[in-house]
Amino acid sequence: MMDKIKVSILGSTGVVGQKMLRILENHPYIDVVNLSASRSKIGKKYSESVAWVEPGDIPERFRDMKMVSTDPEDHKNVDYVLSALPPEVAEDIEIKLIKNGINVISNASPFRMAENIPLINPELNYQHLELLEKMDTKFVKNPNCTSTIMSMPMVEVLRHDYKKITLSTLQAVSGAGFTGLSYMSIDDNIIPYIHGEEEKIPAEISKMFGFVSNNKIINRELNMYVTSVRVPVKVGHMGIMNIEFNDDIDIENFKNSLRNFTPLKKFKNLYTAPKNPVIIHDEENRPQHKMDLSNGMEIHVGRLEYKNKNLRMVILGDNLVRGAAGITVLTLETMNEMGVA
Ligand SMILES: N[C@@H](CC=O)C(=O)O
Repeated sequence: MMDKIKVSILGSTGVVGQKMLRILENHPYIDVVNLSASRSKIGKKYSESVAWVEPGDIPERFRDMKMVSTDPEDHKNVDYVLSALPPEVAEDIEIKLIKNGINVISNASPFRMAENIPLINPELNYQHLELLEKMDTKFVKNPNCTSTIMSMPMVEVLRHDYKKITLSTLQAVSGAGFTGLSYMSIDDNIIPYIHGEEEKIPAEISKMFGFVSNNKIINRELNMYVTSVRVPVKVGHMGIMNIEFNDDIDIENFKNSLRNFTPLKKFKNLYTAPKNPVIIHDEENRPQHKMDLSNGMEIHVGRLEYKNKNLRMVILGDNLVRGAAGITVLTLETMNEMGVA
């Protein structure tokens, strides 16, 4: 039996932190040994520190765990820190951990675009994890939730010669975090702007589809334009993507390639990897939040329509699971399988 990978969860009381605990509750080889959040919670039991919003009860084994600080001394006993910290505090805390030799996989935005730090959506670019072989202390980033979800079907788009990609995203309230948006501002309303999102999405996707050269990632140039709005659903980011191709494509081949896209199949112990990361729907009323988010790691794609070298598709994914907590865990599992953890 292999030794378990010991982890700390930073930001464990937020929506993403709670989701990580749900995913790791019965994980066969990742063991959560420390929980931390803001200073005011140090020494308290987890159950007294959290405003629990995740469906179901707080997992029994975490209820009485005593909260620790984010300081490196409190994380010397783990193999990895998984960070679900808010961006305002993540930068300083994560750098301090790295400087003290503590490996970090982080969901927070600072350093996502650094050329020597892998930005991983495992099915798309697990190969970038080779950069870790040269790092004494490992530092890995997850993309923003929307970049993670929308990039998945782009794997097939980018195999063709295209002129322009236009994406409109309809993003759930949970993407703004537990205290991000008041009920009064989003109830019966759509907010036509999400700060920073429209720049982040194409930039991060261009990094994910980049290549490694001389220990850094060279981004792939993209001609992509994004509009992002906040809509009143709790979970699930939807995107409407239009692609103008230079040459004709075969739409049935396009769909089949996505259906058969299973690049992680060769790794046997990926507990959180879905069998098929992209699910293609032919029904005109799919994908839908109410029908398609039960396995949070899959990306659902429907309404594919191809005419005159133009393709339209509607994309849906769970922003908290695939977009944040689940991708962090899948990245660690993949690193472990590749022998770079
Ligand atoms: N920036 C996203 C959250 C995902 O990382 C959002 O605001 O929905």
